[in-house]
Amino acid sequence: MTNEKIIRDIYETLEDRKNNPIDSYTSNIMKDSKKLAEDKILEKIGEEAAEVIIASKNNEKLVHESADLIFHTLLLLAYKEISLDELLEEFKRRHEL
Ligand SMILES: N=c1c2ncn([C@@H]3O[C@H](COP(=O)(O)OP(=O)(O)OP(=O)(O)O)[C@@H](O)[C@H]3O)c2ncn1[C@@H]1O[C@H](COP(=O)(O)O)[C@@H](O)[C@H]1O
Repeated sequence: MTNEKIIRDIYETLEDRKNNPIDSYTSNIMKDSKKLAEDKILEKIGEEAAEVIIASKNNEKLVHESADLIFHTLLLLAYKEISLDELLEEFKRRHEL
């Protein structure tokens, strides 16, 4: 798989994990009652953001922690049933300004 396609492939997996739950990390975090699932994802985003800050200040594991933060943000968007194209369109609109 090319680097360009990986985000789309992961996003499709997240949508599938929500719509066809299995026993996995992402299905389980999205499975609880709606409010609780959202709160759990938001809590992870808060943790991962703090880990990015620490990684940057310490100059270690910044790529790893950034991937965790971006991944959990994508997980939130997939959970909220926002399409990946909507996110990409937002970036495109800003880039074309
Ligand atoms: N990219 C990821 C991904 N990144 C992080 N994580 C999980 O998110 C959690 C992060 O929590 P923590 O930071 O607390 O993890 P940790 O292991 O304590 O600490 P770190 O070393 O990660 O900082 C871990 O359980 C990771 O396994 C991910 N889980 C899944 N994916 C993708 O999501 C897809 C679906 O995943 P499953 O639901 O597991 O099939 C997979 O195919 C992957 O592509």
